[in-house]
Parts: sequence; C-alpha cells; structure tokens
Amino acid sequence: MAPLGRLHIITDSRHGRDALGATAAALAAGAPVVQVRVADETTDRLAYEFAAQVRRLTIEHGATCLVNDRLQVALAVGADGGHVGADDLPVAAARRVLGPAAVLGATCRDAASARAAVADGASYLGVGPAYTTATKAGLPAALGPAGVGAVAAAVPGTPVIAIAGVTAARVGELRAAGAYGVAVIGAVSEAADPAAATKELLAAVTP
Ligand SMILES: Cc1ncc(COP(=O)(O)OP(=O)(O)O)c(N)n1
Ligand SMILES: Cc1ncsc1CCOP(=O)(O)O
Ligand SMILES: [Mg+2]
Repeated sequence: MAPLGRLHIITDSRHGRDALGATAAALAAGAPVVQVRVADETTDRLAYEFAAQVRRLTIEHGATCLVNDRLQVALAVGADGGHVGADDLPVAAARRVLGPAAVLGATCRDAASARAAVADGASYLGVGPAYTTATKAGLPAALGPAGVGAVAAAVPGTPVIAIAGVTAARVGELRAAGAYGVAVIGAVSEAADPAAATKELLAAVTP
C-alpha cells in the first residue's frame, strides 16, 4: 500500500461553506488526502451524494479519499477508507466493515487508547486537539505539540496526524514533536485562496 499522505484536508461541514469548491482547489494544489466529513444532521442520502462528488475529484487527482464516521458511505462510494472516533463504530468493528486493505483512522488523545486502536486495526491515528479551535465545539483542552508527541511515541511506526487549530506556521513544531502529518479544516476552508493555503501547508509537511 502507498504511504499515507501527510496533509489531510477535511471537508468543512459548517453552514454556508463551499466545501466542494475548497476541496477541489486543495486537490488541484496537490492535497494527497481528503476526508469527507458532513454534519451529524445530514442525511445519509446527502452524505452519499456529497461523498460521491468528492470521490470523483480524488480519483481525478490521484488522491486518497477517506470518509468520517459513516463507513457505509465510504464503502458505497468506493473510498479508500474511513475515520472513527469515540462516538463511532469501535476500531475493531470498523476494520471488519472496511476490510483488511482499507485505510482506517482512529481518534486518540493518550498513549493507552493509541496502543489499543493500533492493536484493533487502525492504520493511522488522528490526535488532537493539538491547539484550540473554533471549528468544532466540545473538545477537551489542547494537547499541544508535546501531548501529540507523547501519543506518537507510544505507537512507533503508526502515522500520527495532528488535528485542531493547525496552521502552516505550526506544522514544524508538530513534526518535530513526532507527528507524521496534519489534518485541517479552517486553514484551507477559511483561506482567501484555498489553493495557495494548501501549497503552503504541503511545503510545511513535506520532509
Ligand atoms: C484526522 C482526524 N482526526 C480526528 C478526527 C475527529 O474524529 P471524531 O473524534 O470521531 O470526531 P468527528 O470528526 O466525527 O466530529 C477526524 N475527523 N479526523
Ligand atoms: C473534526 C475535528 N476533530 C477535532 S478538531 C476538528 C476540527 C479541526 O478544524 P480546524 O482545522 O479548523 O481547527
Ligand atoms: Mg467521528
């Protein structure tokens, strides 16, 4: 399997955002991974239709397509994999649903849950909140680069993707702490020029 991309663009599920437009711009600028993430209240039908459009774009650009939470949508659109957290299917069940070859991400905030997720079949970990963010409500306190690094150190060989409040300027300290890559919503979706923002992030994550 090809190595996981280091920059994950997550679609912005907030009302009024041009999620598809920002995603298309990010892909055209070279983003290697897109995670489809829709609002909890979005119907499966709309989630499927949106994910199918993103999947087409990722195929056009040779990028990896992951689907957050809704693994049935991931399977239905032929995505490369999915991402699960505490409110979603357990990692071992998600692995059974997606099959052995799929990319499977799991949200983790500490060393013990990270080790368990890897043992249960996660192929990468989403670790955060790295910093505070206004994009998602109800998150615990920020881990900071050191907290992200502590999780990464617990699972050598498993890519850790830092998430929340990530900007190009913060990528260096996250990488230095042990993060393999980063996932962003606002840094691309809220940028005046999402393609330029993607290029800046890509330059920062590229070893
Ligand atoms: C790369 C990455 N890391 C963490 C998350 C968060 O997933 P989760 O905790 O399940 O929260 P929701 O995104 O479902 O609100 C993620 N999506 N991606
Ligand atoms: C989905 C998710 N899970 C933890 S933080 C977050 C959103 C991150 O968004 P941003 O990159 O704008 O801080
Ligand atoms: Mg989730």
